Amino acid sequence: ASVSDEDILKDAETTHQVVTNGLGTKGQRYSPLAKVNVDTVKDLVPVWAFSFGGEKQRGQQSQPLIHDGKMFVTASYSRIYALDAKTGQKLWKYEHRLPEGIMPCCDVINRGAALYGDLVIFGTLDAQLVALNRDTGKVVWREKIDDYKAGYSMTAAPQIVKGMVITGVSGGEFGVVGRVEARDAKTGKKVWVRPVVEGHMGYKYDKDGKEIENGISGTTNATWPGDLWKTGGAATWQTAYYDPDVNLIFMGTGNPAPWNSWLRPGDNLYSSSTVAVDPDTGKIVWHYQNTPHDGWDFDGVNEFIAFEYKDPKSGKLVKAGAKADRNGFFFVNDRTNGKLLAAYPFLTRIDWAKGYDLETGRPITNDDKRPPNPFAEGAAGEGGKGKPVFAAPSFLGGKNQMPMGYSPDTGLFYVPANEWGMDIWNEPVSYKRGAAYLGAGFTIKPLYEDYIGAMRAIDPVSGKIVWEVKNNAPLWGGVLSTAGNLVFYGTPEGYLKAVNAKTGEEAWKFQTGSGVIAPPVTWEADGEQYVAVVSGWGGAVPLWGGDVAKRVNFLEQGGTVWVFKLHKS
Ligand SMILES: O=C(O)c1cc(C(=O)O)c2c(n1)C(=O)C(=O)c1cc(C(=O)O)[nH]c1-2
Ligand SMILES: [Ca+2]
Repeated sequence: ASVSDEDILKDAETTHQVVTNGLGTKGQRYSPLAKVNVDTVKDLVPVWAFSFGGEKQRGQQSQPLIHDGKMFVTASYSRIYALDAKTGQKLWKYEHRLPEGIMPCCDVINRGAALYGDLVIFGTLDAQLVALNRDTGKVVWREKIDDYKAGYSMTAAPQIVKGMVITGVSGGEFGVVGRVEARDAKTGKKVWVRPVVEGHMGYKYDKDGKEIENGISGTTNATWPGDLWKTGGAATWQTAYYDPDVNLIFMGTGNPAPWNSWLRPGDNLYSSSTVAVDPDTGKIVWHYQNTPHDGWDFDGVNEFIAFEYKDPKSGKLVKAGAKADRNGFFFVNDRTNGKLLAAYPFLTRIDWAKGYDLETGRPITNDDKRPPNPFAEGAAGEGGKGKPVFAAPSFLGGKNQMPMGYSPDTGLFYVPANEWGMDIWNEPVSYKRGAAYLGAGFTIKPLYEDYIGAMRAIDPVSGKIVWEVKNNAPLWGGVLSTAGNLVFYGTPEGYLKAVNAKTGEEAWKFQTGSGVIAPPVTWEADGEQYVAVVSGWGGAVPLWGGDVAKRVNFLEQGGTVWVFKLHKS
């Protein structure tokens, strides 16, 4: 059994397998399955559970893939397992040998694999891409993406587009240079590389991996002062999504480096942006910068998800895309050209900007909420430290790595949001290879007593929040929506929940034994619908959450795949 281009392009409609990250390359995370629905979900019970074992129980963010009776699921510390999807029996595992000096910023996580032909492909924390035989788990090819000693790592799931494996890199907190990279999925050889920091040239490669043309424009480095573009960040640390209709790859780009924005006056393109890349050439067709001159680590890597809606005024169908940005705004762009159509707040409090000017596409900023300039006369305290400012959302964002879901039935997006703020200040920093490159300090603070997380259903046409379900701890897991009028999502408190997609009313929940910070999936086998999610608390919150981390320090670590189906009575 082998995964074809057709399998990948049809993944959103196909119910017997899940062969892409996002349940379809557009990443809507919607399944047409409806056997498990608002009425039957009360009978959903566990079928099997599988422990990743060992002492390596850290944050588990993997989206499982299902193909030909097998589940492929990655785990913390760059591990991957093949399991029998019916019974949970282990078929093989691959543990990548990691060197001592890896530098992931935010826990030793991995968000999943890609399938192509008879290969299972995933990225590792030492910035390699590994392709294994799906039946044996043996390495077929392995490519170094970049140097882990310079701060490069990989946490995202790759996406397959036109026979190429599309990846990015992590390392924005170390001054790496973000890029979108396309490799021949069968061989691992480079096809093209498109850096996403202005000034860097892109390259194409011939069949032997030789650079044949450097015509993928570097543009200028006009939006960066001096040499800062050389270590400009904009890490592409999340999965790319692909819409065959417009033939574009959508990739989010992370924070500009360093965090201290006073060192880099200018927009700092293409950081904290969505870039739309032509898969055939590697060229950036359009870009939209969600946070120009980001000074809060707003890291616009959040997924840009294609969808259609009828324009209420003209009645015309709009080819749009939506992104719930870490900066607190829910963006709707024309996905053919990037034009900003709307930017709605999805949080109760956003300090850094009042909103967006739809004419220019730019934010209307509150400049007193940018961490004050430590280099201004008399501004700096001890060690050159600037004055702190309180700003919401916190740098961990209105939404972080956890992917939202969309339902074409309800026309709503389901966004795992978080409400919190931070004290943030700037200080001097200079680039040192392989060292943290922030020039900022911070303490995250809760805003409300009773909740940080809130699952919010957002109407992308009106911007209205149709319903919400508050959650005490910050939500950190992705979403699955189904034709059964259900939205599934996990909580750090350990629950996998199913709520009514129209109302948010709770329909079912199950305690998995550790925090859920991964997205669920569903598929069908022998006429029965299965639901799976990985459980295992970790990620950035316990590491960087400040007062919030203290609030949730009762949560236990873990590492288990849970699989459910309806109990037959
Ligand atoms: O700039 C980057 O390269 C980068 C990478 C990652 C990552 O690879 O997980 C995170 C972040 N930034 C980041 O800012 C962040 O808040 C974050 C949270 C998480 C997580 O898995 O919980 N990863 C990352
Ligand atoms: Ca970052």
